Amino acid sequence: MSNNIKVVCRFRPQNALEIREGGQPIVTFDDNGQSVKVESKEYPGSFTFDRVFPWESKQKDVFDYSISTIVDDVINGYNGTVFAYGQTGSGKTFTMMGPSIDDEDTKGIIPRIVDQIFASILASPSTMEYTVKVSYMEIYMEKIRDLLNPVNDNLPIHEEKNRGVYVKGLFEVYVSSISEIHEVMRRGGQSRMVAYTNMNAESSRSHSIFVVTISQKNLVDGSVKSGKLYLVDLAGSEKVGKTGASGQTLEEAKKINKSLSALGMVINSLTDGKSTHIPYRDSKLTRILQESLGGNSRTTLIINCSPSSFNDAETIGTLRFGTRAKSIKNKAKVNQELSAAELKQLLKKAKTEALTFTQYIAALEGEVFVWRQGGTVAKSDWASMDKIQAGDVAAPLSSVPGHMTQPDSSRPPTPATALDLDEREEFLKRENELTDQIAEKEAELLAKQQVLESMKEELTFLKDQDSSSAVHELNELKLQLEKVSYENKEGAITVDSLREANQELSKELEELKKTLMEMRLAQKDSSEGDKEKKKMEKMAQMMADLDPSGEISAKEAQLRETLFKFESPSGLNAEETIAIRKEIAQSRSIIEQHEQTIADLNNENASLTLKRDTLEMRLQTAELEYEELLDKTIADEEANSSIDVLETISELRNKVEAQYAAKKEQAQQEIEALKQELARRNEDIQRLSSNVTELRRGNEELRERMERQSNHPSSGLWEGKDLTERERDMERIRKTMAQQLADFDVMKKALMRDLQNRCEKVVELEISLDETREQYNNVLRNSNNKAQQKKMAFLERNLEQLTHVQKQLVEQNTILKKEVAISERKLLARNERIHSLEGLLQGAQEKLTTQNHKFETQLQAVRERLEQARSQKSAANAMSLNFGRIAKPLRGGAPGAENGMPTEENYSPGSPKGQTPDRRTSWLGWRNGV
Ligand SMILES: Nc1ncnc2c1ncn2[C@@H]1O[C@H](COP(=O)(O)OP(=O)(O)OP(=O)(O)O)[C@@H](O)[C@H]1O
Repeated sequence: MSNNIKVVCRFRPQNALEIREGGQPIVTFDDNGQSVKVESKEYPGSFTFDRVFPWESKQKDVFDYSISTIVDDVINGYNGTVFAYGQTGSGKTFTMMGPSIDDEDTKGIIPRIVDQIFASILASPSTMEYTVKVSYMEIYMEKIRDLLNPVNDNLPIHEEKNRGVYVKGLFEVYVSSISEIHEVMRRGGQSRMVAYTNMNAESSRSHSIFVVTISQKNLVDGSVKSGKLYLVDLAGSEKVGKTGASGQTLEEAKKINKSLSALGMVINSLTDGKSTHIPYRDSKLTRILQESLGGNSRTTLIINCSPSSFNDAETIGTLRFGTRAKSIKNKAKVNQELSAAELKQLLKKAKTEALTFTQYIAALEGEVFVWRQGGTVAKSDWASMDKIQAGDVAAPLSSVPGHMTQPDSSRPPTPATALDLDEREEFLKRENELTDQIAEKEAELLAKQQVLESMKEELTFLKDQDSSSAVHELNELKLQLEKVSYENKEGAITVDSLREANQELSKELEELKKTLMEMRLAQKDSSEGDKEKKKMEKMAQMMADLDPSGEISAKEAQLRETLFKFESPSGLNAEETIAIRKEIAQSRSIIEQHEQTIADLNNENASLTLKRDTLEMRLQTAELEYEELLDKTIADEEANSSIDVLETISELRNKVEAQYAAKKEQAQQEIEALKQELARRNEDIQRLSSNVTELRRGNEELRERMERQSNHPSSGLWEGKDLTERERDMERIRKTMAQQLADFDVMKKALMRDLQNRCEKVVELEISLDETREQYNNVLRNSNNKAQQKKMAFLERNLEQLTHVQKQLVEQNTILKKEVAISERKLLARNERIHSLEGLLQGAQEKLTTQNHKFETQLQAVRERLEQARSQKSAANAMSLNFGRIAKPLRGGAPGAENGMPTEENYSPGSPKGQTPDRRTSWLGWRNGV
């Protein structure tokens, strides 16, 4: 039984954009609830649908009128489709899903359908067993993406005789409650592709299809029915320009519009009354909705419109689309598998029919035979189906003479129209199936060819690139090598010129040395006099330092005076003489002390002399070293090239400077030590002087006493002695004292000499140091001779530049060598890659050939089978085997495991694999599995 598609129209209120843009509502509704008038200047018109819902309509109203009957149909084994069409933002998603699937007032059609399905299942008798499974997909950019398993984003469409059109590999989830189905909807909704356009910030650029399959089994008679419900939310139908889409969104829009225009074409072909071909295959959308449009489905189309003048063109377009779709006729039938009893019944009926037909044929043949023989048959005896059905069978043919049992070709046609239709349908389906397979194979082949092409291209490119880049690289390397060798030559020339300059420089240095030597000699001579003068001055200075107040000299004079006085004695008494003796003894002890001090001083002097000797030796060694170093420098200067000369000179300078500094420091330290020593000596001498002062005072007193005694000659030292004896004693004392003084004098002189010597040495040392300094400065001055300096600087610069250039060249050489090695390695690697690619290509070609071969064989087999079927059909026609055939209904349920049959993932642990789960299974198991 055919039925038209139900088309309902729903308007939404004006949205903020439309109001902002100054849009006005331009639609008015008829009271009958079926018509709408659009009062647009450009697009005026009235449209009538099964129902028109103004913007204030409730979700429940839309559902109750348009959808609830479809749910009953699906539960009764029909296929059903509800799809929403309209421009972006017109309210398609609002209508299908609603703003919230849990809100009683605002939830859309799909949640209400779910509610009703479960309510109906619960209300049905307990002898009925149901399974509900859902799948959710979207078509985006002409690719089918599984919203419940989004990794599958390009699923193929298949068609099988027993299953009809289906998406291969689409995940199907068994659900047993409303909450489970809601969970699936939420998950799928999250995966939906949403892209921004300025029409609607959350505009969906894809077509979404939610599929609910309900299978039911009558546990009493074993009959099975299944219904499939497609709930489709189409992408916006507006023109690309209006959405402001560009770039990738433009591509999207084109593909989305391709699907929608294919939908329009399908609707046109179905409704124009003359098209023989319906272009379902032009898009994925129309292919999936093949059964919904002009096929086995109860279909409702909801067209969603804006009431605003801002969108009048789109609204008119939508309304026209709805009007066209209204006249599509579907042939919905129950998808049922008959039980054994029902099948037996049908068989029995078919057999009876077959018998009736056989009898009718026989009757007709008998009649024809009579007519052919020229006889006549009374009208009342003419064969008719009614008579045969009534059991009033005409005379058997055997009673007719000359009866031929073979059917005559001229007999009237048998009523085989119904069977032909069935067969046609079957063959069409088979053809579709095969076409699908061919398309799939072709797609595979195309993909492989593309891979092959790309590999070939890559290979060619790599070959070209390799060869061209290798040649290029080699050329570059050659150029660089040439450049390097040229630069090397240049460098060699420069080095030669540098060597020449160096030789010149060496000569000049030689001359300079000579001049230096001469200057030194001259300086030595001229400085001899100065030196003596300096020496004397220094000596004087040092002596002045040693006896700053001239005290020692004064003391000496006094002592001498006393001695003189002592040497010419007057008459002394015995006491005085004893006292004098005592004094003399004291003086002796003092002199002994002084002697000791002098001995100490001598010791110190000896150690100082030792030190001085060491110092002198070191000075000599340093001088020798300096000489050697100078000789060596000269020799090196002569021997070495310019680079070495400069380096050696600078090194030499550094060395000489360092040595000079070290020597100077050492000498200064020693001078310092000597000065300290001298200071100590000074202290000692002062101590000595004070002793001498005391001695003088003692002598003074002694003299006074002696003077007193000379006034009183009876008393004194010489009392009781004769004059000769006294004189002898005096003489002895005088001699002893004179001797002591002479000793002291000698000692003092020796000490002074020693000191003088030391001072001289120190002075010499200082002078030698000054000389060394001067010599060094001379060397420096000479080497810093202006012209020389200039030349040296120039040469140094040259040398520096050359060294730099040489360094660069060496570096470049190294880099080039490295690059050459890398290039070689790259070349080798590329060659290997080319070889492997060639191998791969060959492998791929071989595989492709094998696959092509296989495919050809399969195609051949299919063709043969088709041919066989056709020939069987024609044979059957020829043999006029007119037995009744039963058209097999499409089974909605029990798909293969790979097509959504329960798998380990979508089964609960208790449910055996391969069996249909009961109502309590699956979503939780699937959820856990996923
Ligand atoms: N009948 C209605 N009553 C109130 N608001 C509505 C109605 N229809 C749609 N809307 C509001 O209009 C806006 C756009 O609606 P919706 O998203 O359903 O449009 P759409 O046609 O699905 O757009 P798209 O093609 O981009 O998916 C939403 O904010 C929605 O709430």
